[in-house]
Amino acid sequence: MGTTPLIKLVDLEKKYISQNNAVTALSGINLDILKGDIFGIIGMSGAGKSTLVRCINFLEKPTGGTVIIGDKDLSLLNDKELRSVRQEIGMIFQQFNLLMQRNVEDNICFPLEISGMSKSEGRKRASELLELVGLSDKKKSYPSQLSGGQKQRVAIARALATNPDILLCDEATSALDPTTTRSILGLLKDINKKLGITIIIITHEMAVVEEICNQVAIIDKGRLAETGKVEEVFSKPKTDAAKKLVYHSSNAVSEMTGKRCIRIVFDGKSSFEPVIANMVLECRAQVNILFADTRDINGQAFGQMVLQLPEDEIISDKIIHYLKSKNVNVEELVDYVG
Ligand SMILES: Nc1ncnc2c1ncn2[C@@H]1O[C@H](COP(=O)(O)OP(=O)(O)OP(=O)(O)O)[C@@H](O)[C@H]1O
Repeated sequence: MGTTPLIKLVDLEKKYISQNNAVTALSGINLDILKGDIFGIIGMSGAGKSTLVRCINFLEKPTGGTVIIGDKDLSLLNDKELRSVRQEIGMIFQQFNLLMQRNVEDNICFPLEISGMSKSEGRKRASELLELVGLSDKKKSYPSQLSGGQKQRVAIARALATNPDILLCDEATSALDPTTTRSILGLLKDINKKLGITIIIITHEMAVVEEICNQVAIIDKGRLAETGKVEEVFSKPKTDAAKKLVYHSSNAVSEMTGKRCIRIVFDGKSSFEPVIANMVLECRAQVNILFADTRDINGQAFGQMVLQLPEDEIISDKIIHYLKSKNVNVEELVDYVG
């Protein structure tokens, strides 16, 4: 990863103005995306994600601020120059957007034909790309003969055909089942490594961000709520928007009752068992484990656990104090429930 941003969003603002009202879909968005990043942009429905994707490549003109890609300020470019910048940005979508009347090979060749490449060269490039996405045997198939995961692989091959520096993925796995999602995310990771392409993942699912991204930005009601390394946001979410997304991804919420609950997070260097066992002995208190799991974020193992504390405030405080004294990352979930 480099240190100078490849993409810079500067004070980005988008207002939709109609006859009698104005909706501010985005405002004050400042973000630096470095070359080689797999950058997740996450938010709940209506947060402004789709607007943001369209603004990144100026398919939608922002009403304030700008986007800088490399050394180009997109707000200063004419339509022709914008088209050429967009050639450097591949895109994939939730609905794949393949041409149904063309076979796989011709779908991939389509952007190459537009860019003026000869048919034979285009076919050669399509073969290389199909190998990269693991679909060499489907060259002559039509989209209707493919599964969702295979369609998305074709869409990825097509998006990469013109050798873009950036790949924008707009809810690219939202229509896929969990196993297929995982394999597509694996492919994107592979492409990022092999080709050095910077990838932006727009999603409403924290699990997608955890699986593949190194950086994340959380968009809430059109504003940037929080941004940072995925492992930091996962282990210490600061804002309500981040907390909601992180806790939601662990399905813990529905299992909680009205009592005091805490979430504790361990990194790979420590483990739950001795700390919890010693805490029970030391504080002479039982806790209820509502939820526990471990996950791999950027190659580092993280464990998280949601504990329901006893009714007795003094004992609860003692437990929290004990855990903190053992350098465990403890967070109360009081306001979050009900
Ligand atoms: N063309 C438009 N005209 C007016 N308002 C719009 C337009 N497009 C989006 N909005 C509004 O802007 C806000 C952000 O919408 P956007 O579609 O970007 O959110 P989102 O995070 O992508 O949501 P979802 O995940 O549900 O698609 C919403 O309040 C939406 O109603």
